[in-house]
Amino acid sequence: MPNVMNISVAHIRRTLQESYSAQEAANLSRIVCCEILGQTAVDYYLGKDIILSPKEMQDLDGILARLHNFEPIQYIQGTARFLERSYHVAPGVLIPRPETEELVETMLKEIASDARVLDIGTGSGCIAVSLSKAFPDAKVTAWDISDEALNIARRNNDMLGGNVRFLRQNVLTYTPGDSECYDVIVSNPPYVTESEKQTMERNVLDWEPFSALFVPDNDPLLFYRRIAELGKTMLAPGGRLYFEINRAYGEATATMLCEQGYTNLQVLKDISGNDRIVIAER
Ligand SMILES: C[S@@+](CC[C@H](N)C(=O)[O-])C[C@H]1O[C@@H](n2cnc3c(N)ncnc32)[C@H](O)[C@@H]1O
Repeated sequence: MPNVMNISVAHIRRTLQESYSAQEAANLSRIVCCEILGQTAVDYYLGKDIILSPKEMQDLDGILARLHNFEPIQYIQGTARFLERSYHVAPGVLIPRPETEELVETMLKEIASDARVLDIGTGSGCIAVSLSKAFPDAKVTAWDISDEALNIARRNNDMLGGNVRFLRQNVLTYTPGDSECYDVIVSNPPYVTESEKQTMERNVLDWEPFSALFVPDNDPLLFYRRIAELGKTMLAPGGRLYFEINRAYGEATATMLCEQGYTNLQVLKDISGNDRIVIAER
């Protein structure tokens, strides 16, 4: 074979260790070798060399340069896994997180299969599409303020065969119509406070959309309060709110919802033991 080059797994891992911890470099090199370059898992763990054409070598250099620039691997691959499905992602949209999978798993156990559901701040569409796929009789509507996110969410819905209606809406300024009624409103809105920026990794801060992440320090419950207000007219009696929250604000979110007249409050912890999900009934 003319002009082929041998590249070792150890070389890729060593290169990545210039920018990442040993553990992160190992994870990333496995993804690069197995998922991008097509090496089998057995060959990867045996440390076998990968044979690349000059073009493939050039592509690999490009990928490693992007990783050194802390671009998330999901943006490089163009996909992220969420509850066993692959979603298209790009820098205009938040990469779905495992905590959000826990939120959807909770909902899958609790909501009626023909529920009218509104997902506020749908991003990649991961929550809305998962619910629509699990419950074909549900009527799922999803809002986002970002056209870029909505385009990606629509593409995911089409690609995965969901049946979600997507609308561009700003939840902070939205005025509900008389006939609008949902059984469930779910939201994973922006909830990271500005002061938490200092604790965040570069792959999030430099790459993921600020409008998907941050709320002002002086109003961390901004989105939850607004959605709760809307819920008082848009939720059917007995209808439920499902929120993913900043772990620091479980009690504050529950108190705010109580003050707004919601009942049966639950604050659930995620797999790491942090307050992460709040559920309330109208
Ligand atoms: C934390 S992301 C969640 C994305 C997705 N639901 C998920 O769980 O991966 C928050 C989303 O809310 C959207 N958003 C921000 N401000 C909004 C607003 N005022 N009205 C509607 N959506 C908004 C962002 O564009 C972003 O897609």
